[in-house]
Amino acid sequence: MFVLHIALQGCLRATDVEYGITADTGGHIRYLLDLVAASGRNPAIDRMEIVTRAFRHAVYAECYAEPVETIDGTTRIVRLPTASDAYLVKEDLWTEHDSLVEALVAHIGTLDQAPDVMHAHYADAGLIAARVSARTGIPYVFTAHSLGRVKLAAFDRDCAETAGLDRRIAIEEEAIAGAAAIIASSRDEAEVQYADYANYDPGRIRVFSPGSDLKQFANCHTDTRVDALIDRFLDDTSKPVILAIARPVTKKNLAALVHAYGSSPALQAAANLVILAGTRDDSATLEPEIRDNIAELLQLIDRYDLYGKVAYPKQHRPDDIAAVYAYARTRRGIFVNPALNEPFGLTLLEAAASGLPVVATDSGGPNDIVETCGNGILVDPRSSTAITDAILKILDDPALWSRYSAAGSVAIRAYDWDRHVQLYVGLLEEVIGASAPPVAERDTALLLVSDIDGTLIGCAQGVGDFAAWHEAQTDVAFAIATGRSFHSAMAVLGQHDAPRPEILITSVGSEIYYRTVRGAVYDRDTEWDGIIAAGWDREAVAALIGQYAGLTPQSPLEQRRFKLSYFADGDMAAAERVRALLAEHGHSCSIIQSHGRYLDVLPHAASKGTAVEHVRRRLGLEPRQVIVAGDSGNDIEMLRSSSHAIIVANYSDGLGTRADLAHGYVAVGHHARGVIEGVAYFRAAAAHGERIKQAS
Ligand SMILES: O=c1ccn([C@@H]2O[C@H](COP(=O)(O)OP(=O)(O)O[C@H]3O[C@H](CO)[C@@H](O)[C@H](O)[C@H]3O)[C@@H](O)[C@H]2O)c(=O)[nH]1
Ligand SMILES: O=P(O)(O)OC[C@H]1O[C@](O)(CO)[C@@H](O)[C@@H]1O
Repeated sequence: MFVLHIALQGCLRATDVEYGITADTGGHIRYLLDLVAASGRNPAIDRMEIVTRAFRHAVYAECYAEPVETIDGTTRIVRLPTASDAYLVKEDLWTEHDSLVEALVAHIGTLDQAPDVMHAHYADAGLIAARVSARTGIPYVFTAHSLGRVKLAAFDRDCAETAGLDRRIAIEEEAIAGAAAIIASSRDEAEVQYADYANYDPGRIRVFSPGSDLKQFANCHTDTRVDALIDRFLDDTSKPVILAIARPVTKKNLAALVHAYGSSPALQAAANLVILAGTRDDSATLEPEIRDNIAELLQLIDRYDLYGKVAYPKQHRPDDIAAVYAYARTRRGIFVNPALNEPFGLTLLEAAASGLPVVATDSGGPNDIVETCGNGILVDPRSSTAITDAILKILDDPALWSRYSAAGSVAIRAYDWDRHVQLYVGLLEEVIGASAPPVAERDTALLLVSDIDGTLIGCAQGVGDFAAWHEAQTDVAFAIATGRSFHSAMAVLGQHDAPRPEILITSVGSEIYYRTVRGAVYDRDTEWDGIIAAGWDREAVAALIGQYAGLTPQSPLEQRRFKLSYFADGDMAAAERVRALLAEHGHSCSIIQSHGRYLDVLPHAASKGTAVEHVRRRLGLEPRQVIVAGDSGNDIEMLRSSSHAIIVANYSDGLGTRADLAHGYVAVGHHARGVIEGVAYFRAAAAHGERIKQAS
């Protein structure tokens, strides 16, 4: 497979990347070079090009004007000339769109073989890919790395950083609209960061977490030369270290960390502060945003008189970074990322693998990383007190430090480029290849709809049996009906090696997705959206519950367009109370309380059962051709409304003895094995012409 990557901003080269030398030379380059290296290890990808822009600049190296840089036998960087040959900040790249499209179409025309697929990195590359794809027919996938709408929300005011974001958001919309698939780094990105785009379509986004060269960080050692770069600033070099590594741009909010440190005598007594914020030679030649941020850091150090306590080396090489983490770890330090928003956060993976506890912004990807690794504390980046308290909490508690330090090793297993590339190759193959027709166009004998947690999943061996069984069922369409969101469902199915369903009914029946022709992504059932939207006034319902019901909302990830989710904390009267409250104000909603703890409020017409019925009609199936399987409270309504209902042996909430589920088949087998058994039961019953007990 020949993959052509497009990445236009920053100073991109194969080795010795000067991270932070410009505002745009950062994580997307790290990500791309690591992805390309891992792709080269996968036999499915035998050729890669990274297309970028050629430019000349008095201060930056001459290599950025070189038309071709060979990385190895598989991969090369191609720098295309465009209308201007100057270095351009990403905010000005739009001026080159037309010439870039022409240059790329011409370049592809000169190749002995057309790329099979393009992979665009960041907004402008996405737009170029969309336009080149329209001209050449080559499909593309898109990775945003960072989104304009999220940046706009993070600043929440008009300022230099938000100027031009409207244009960027329009560019992103074009990139999103044309992409065969979108690759996101975290669930937060897939479900929260993209959510406000007009072309947002969760089914077209796949979450593949990046890796990092984590082994390098896991085994990191101090280095006397790197130690010296830091030590020369400090009075007491033995103290713990509060470490931050980030491009010196306003969004990274490094000044907030200096403010927190400068205004806390306790922090100053406990630790030194070390800030790596790019490399610079003469500050006067820096880009304005970088120059202003460096100047602000220096002013704050001066204002709080932090001399001897803060180190801010002006130069470092890319391969010094691991030794910097080691410097902090050997002093039982902490890594801090106070960004206003961090779309993902590769530094947090690096810190985790290095054994450094983290204190990180609660906005963006760190949610996923800290939840996965359990290696630190999330804070509101606008709260100096929150930052200070979290750092002191870890510094003052050696047992907590050791627990967080050890937990970071989870990152090495959880964030792995080789595994990423396995999923990535699967996606690209689906994007470029033809595969089975979608379920709607097939001759389907049976639709099997299974709940996930406790039904399909619960026993590893059972899932393995189910996967093998599913493989042989060519006339069975496999669907999921779950309370989880689309991306949460996809993640858990992936983690348990469950087969990928052809249909997903998610968020308790309020969203429906069908796998597409090529199988890479899913199409949302917008007809269903229209049906359940009738009479649903999300804002009004949320306001009423917020004001009168005394319920705590679940995390933003659990809130969907057609689902509001709360904690009911064992308050078994909560559902009735909310129903009465909403009815009093003229809202008729579907209210589902599960495990006593969770309470979901949905449009009146939305539920797992009504969604299954909608899918059945859409596929043109008879009721007898549908089998549903579940285990607990939130499956009751789906099981009740289908005459072919499987209740797995490990059921809860009294499902096996309920009068309204007496028509169901209570399996002897647990979890997925119970599902296989139940399907066999209903098939045998049909073969013998037995009448299935009618659903009540
Ligand atoms: O002075 C510096 C500053 C950064 N780095 C390195 O540069 C990378 C920075 O990556 P990241 O922390 O992810 O931040 P960004 O540069 O902002 O990268 C963007 O792209 C990344 C990849 O998609 C996402 O993880 C980020 O959230 C997104 O903002 C890391 O490897 C750092 O170690 C240095 O080597 N020296
Ligand atoms: O903060 P912003 O404007 O969203 O940009 C994020 C920047 O991060 C990067 O990923 C750094 O490499 C660039 O793509 C981009 O310039």
